[in-house]
Amino acid sequence: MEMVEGAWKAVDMRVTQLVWGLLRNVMGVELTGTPTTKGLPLIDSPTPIVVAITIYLSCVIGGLLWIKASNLKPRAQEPALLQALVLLHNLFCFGLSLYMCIGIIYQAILNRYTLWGNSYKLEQTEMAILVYMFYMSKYVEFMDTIIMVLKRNTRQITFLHVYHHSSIALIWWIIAYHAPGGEAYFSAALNSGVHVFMYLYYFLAAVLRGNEKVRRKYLFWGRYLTQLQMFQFGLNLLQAYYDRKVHAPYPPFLITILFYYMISLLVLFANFYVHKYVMSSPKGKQKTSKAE
Ligand SMILES: CC(C)(COP(=O)(O)OP(=O)(O)OC[C@H]1O[C@@H](n2cnc3c(N)ncnc32)[C@H](O)[C@@H]1OP(=O)(O)O)[C@@H](O)C(=O)NCCC(=O)NCCSC(=O)CC(=O)O
Repeated sequence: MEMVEGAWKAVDMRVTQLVWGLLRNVMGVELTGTPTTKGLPLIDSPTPIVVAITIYLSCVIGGLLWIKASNLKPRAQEPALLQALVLLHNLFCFGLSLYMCIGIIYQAILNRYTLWGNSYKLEQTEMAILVYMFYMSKYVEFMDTIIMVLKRNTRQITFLHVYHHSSIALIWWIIAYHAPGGEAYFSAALNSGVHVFMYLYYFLAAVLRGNEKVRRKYLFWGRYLTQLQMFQFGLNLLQAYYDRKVHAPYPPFLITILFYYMISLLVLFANFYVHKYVMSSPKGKQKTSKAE
């Protein structure tokens, strides 16, 4: 036990030095932490989230290698345990997202937030706890990719997906550690709202698996969901632009991260949208074959 504790302390020191150094040299910032979330599980140092992301990436790479080496294909009939896991995970994420979305909007109203340009205040403890909860939900969302691996759905394990899941977790640790409130409320509420629909979509996709005709009939709105996600990134980008222009009272480096991160997601999602809905549509396929 002492050995494990000693090893953890050594890793913690190294990782903290690395993250602190990166933030100082790349962004010119010193993270101070805030008493509101101090002492809560997995928040006081960057090590837990960095270790979690490392384990996550190892599982994804290991999973992909295993699928490729064993030449595994998605199964027509999946094991009952996997089906149950997928349904439970989506139901849980659906409920949690709904709770966080409503909770954050309620706290924003109580604290008289405006749409954009809000500062983080120490006394807004309930808002901070909800933002912390949003950060914790990123650990749960790693399960999305584990589900893709277990389902052998390599088509879903894209750069977009893995980049999103690993980077967003680190970003929300920084926010929950440094400024869990103010302008962060907007992304957290909006993204939780979008995730209510996303996890409902994934839940229905899992329930209706095996009957493609029915599934297509009830999941026709997948395309609109992707549009909603892109609209969300567009709104966040506008928010970052606005906050930079008016010098909003929120840590400027977090606004800069938001700005560039949203551009990257918009580009990746636009590429996903074109491939999934435009190029694979009958018209899109015709166009591509004519061009060939
Ligand atoms: C419609 C989308 C929500 C999802 O697009 P997909 O191409 O993944 O959709 P799909 O129709 O193939 O999904 C159906 C398959 O997903 C399986 N499935 C069920 N639950 C799942 C879960 N929790 N995570 C991953 N896959 C899951 C179903 O069983 C089914 O598998 P089978 O076919 O075998 O039966 C899209 O808009 C999107 O987000 N695409 C980007 C890809 C992505 O990774 N998105 C999520 C993270 S990004 C994100 O979250 C952005 C944000 O914050 O808004």
